[in-house]
Amino acid sequence: MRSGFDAARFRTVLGHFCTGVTVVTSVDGDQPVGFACQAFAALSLAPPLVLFCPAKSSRSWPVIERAGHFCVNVLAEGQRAVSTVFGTGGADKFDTVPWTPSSTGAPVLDGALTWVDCTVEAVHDAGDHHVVIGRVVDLGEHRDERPLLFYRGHYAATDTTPPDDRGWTGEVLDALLTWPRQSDWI
Ligand SMILES: Cc1cc2nc3c(=O)[nH]c(=O)nc-3n(C[C@H](O)[C@H](O)[C@H](O)COP(=O)(O)OP(=O)(O)OC[C@H]3O[C@@H](n4cnc5c(N)ncnc54)[C@H](O)[C@@H]3O)c2cc1C
Ligand SMILES: NC(=O)c1ccc[n+]([C@@H]2O[C@H](COP(=O)([O-])OP(=O)(O)OC[C@H]3O[C@@H](n4cnc5c(N)ncnc54)[C@H](O)[C@@H]3O)[C@@H](O)[C@H]2O)c1
Repeated sequence: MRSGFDAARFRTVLGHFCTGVTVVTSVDGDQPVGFACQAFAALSLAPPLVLFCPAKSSRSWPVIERAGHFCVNVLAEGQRAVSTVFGTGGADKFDTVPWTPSSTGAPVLDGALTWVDCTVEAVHDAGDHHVVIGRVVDLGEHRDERPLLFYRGHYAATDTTPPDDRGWTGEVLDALLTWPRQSDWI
């Protein structure tokens, strides 16, 4: 069936789904690779699985596939420049940000909010992307900072208004954001 919309409309509509931004990294010998990736999600708790979707044009992906492992770096609000560099074809990405190796050897970027270290569990074909399932083998500590967000093709910030100044809508929002609690029965 032919679709009644073009790529621009697809991007406009899907751009309304606000996400965080990650940089998925790996290493092949001495050569680190990585790319900015919004298509990332938690998938399963038992066993612990995540997924990310690299475009088939990605030059990092074949390296990650060969290495068989990767690290998902969750970017902090102050890391727009990191996202831009890792989201740009041909950039000298690792010249701009210090990193240390994870337990699998994949780069953990300085300043990341947290990170998820994985082995490649499965790869599925999906249009002009792959869906890559990762088995989580190690998890980073987390920093008490705000996340970098991507919304309608631009970087966005979370609300910086202190909870006390938000009135009843703030209270309702806080209740929703802290639900469920351990005492909830679901
Ligand atoms: C916020 C954000 C979210 C994103 N989310 C995703 C996502 O979920 N999935 C995804 O696949 N991508 C995503 N991207 C895009 C992705 O980060 C970029 O395409 C990135 O450059 C891919 O890196 P790479 O290392 O895989 O490939 P690169 O080596 O950066 O190559 C990417 C493309 O550029 C071309 N290229 C490389 N070097 C040159 C050169 N010197 N001259 C000309 N062309 C060159 C390559 O042939 C290839 O087509 C996102 C980007 C941003 C900013
Ligand atoms: N999943 C992806 O591959 C993906 C996601 C976001 C951005 N990007 C790329 O990063 C660059 C910067 O993006 P922008 O500022 O122009 O934002 P944009 O306006 O192109 O992105 C808006 C939304 O469209 C979707 N999208 C964009 N490109 C896509 C792709 N190739 N495959 C699947 N979904 C896609 C995403 O949901 C994104 O949030 C562009 O080259 C874009 O293609 C790729």
